[in-house]
Amino acid sequence: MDIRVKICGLSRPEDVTAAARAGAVYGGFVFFPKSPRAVSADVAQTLAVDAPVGLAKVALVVDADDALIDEITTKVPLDMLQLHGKESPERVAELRARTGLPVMKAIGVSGEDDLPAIDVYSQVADQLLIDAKPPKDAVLPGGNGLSFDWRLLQGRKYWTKPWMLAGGLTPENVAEAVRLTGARQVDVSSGVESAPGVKDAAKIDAFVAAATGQASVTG
Ligand SMILES: O=C(O)c1ccccc1NCC(=O)[C@H](O)[C@H](O)COP(=O)(O)O
Repeated sequence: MDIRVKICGLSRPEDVTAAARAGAVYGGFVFFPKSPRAVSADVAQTLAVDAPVGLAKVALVVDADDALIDEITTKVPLDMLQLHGKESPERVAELRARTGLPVMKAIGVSGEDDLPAIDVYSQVADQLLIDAKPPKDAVLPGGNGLSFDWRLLQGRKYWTKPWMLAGGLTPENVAEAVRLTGARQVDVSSGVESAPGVKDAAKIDAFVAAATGQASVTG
């Protein structure tokens, strides 16, 4: 099966190179100041301009106001906007119209009760990111290395919009996560780091190889 991988939280040129070289389809830039992976619009601009052709560039924002959205979309060549806060369906539609970009809405899941939101946001978003719900006291709404019970998604492969599985994925568990959920796209951040915010090229390579079932580019 053709599995598409997103590596989130790229903050250095070597991270972008490692993601593209390993065969990732998407690279994410985090615009959330409290994140160890946060980048400014100026840094993201350089990373995105220099990114290899073929790596789709995704801006991750959390309840961003219009001023931040305008700054990012003016400076950074982007292929998609990822909304990782409490954005309403109306705000998703508004940002889609304002930016002209496809929008992916993150949905936090910890139990059955969280699943109806997937149908709601399917009406307005271009893609969905089904992620682990963060703990109540978490500083970050994502990128916490936590997974949820993947069995919740079993038999639920046919939402009307493309979706990605995220949350606590690693080179060791991603193949099982794909098998259980039927995900065709996966997203990872802390599972391919050697320390918070520091991407590890060997782990990126191992993750993409494990997710796609293809040989690792570094052997
Ligand atoms: O990664 C961050 O620092 C971050 C900060 C604020 C909102 C979302 C964030 N990350 C979201 C992602 O797209 C992650 O890839 C996703 O939550 C999975 O993270 P992980 O469990 O660390 O693989």
